[in-house]
Amino acid sequence: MLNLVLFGPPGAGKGTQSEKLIAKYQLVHVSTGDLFRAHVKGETELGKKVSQLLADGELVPDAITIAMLEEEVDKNPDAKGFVFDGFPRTVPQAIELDLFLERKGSKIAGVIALDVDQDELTKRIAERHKTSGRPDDDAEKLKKRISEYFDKTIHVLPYYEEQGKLNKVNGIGEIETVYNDLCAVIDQYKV
Ligand SMILES: Nc1ncnc2c1ncn2[C@@H]1O[C@H](COP(=O)(O)OP(=O)(O)O)[C@@H](O)[C@H]1O
Repeated sequence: MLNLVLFGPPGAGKGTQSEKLIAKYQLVHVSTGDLFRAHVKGETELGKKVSQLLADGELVPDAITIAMLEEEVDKNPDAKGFVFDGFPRTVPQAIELDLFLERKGSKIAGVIALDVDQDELTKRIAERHKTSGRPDDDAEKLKKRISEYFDKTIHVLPYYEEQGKLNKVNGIGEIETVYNDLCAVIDQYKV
């Protein structure tokens, strides 16, 4: 299995690049943000629990997020691998993901961090807000999401760096250029 983590702050382009990568490598895209939004839209029990947290730009508790992620992976027993997008966002999530994959005789092949500076992120999300319909894309909620990223999520990087699994790719530039850079890194995982 080829399991990848696409890592980066809000607005880094994880969703866009994940879609392209799953097509090329025939992987399954698991975006915890998309899954939570689908639960909110479908008004499921889980959706009701998390809708306020999402709207406020706060992280959902680890136990809930991990359970949902594992369920999604288990729904795809024939997958050639997964692109994890927006997960793990905390060190406990990263540890649980390793243990979960280990139980399946699998592992993370590599983690690619999309590098995008703060000014560019703010610009991109302001642009996206015009069409996304996402309540967490406005200026105040965005601030909260960025602070969650720097408080909690950034610590996931050294976790993977210690395992020798971390790669960085410049996330600024044409979508195709970023994509080609990602593919170059992923092709190294395959050999
Ligand atoms: N791994 C996670 N742990 C906790 N909360 C999460 C996780 N993934 C998504 N969420 C929730 O969903 C929201 C949107 O996530 P996502 O679509 O990945 O955001 P972005 O577009 O900012 O990368 C987050 O602000 C958070 O409330």
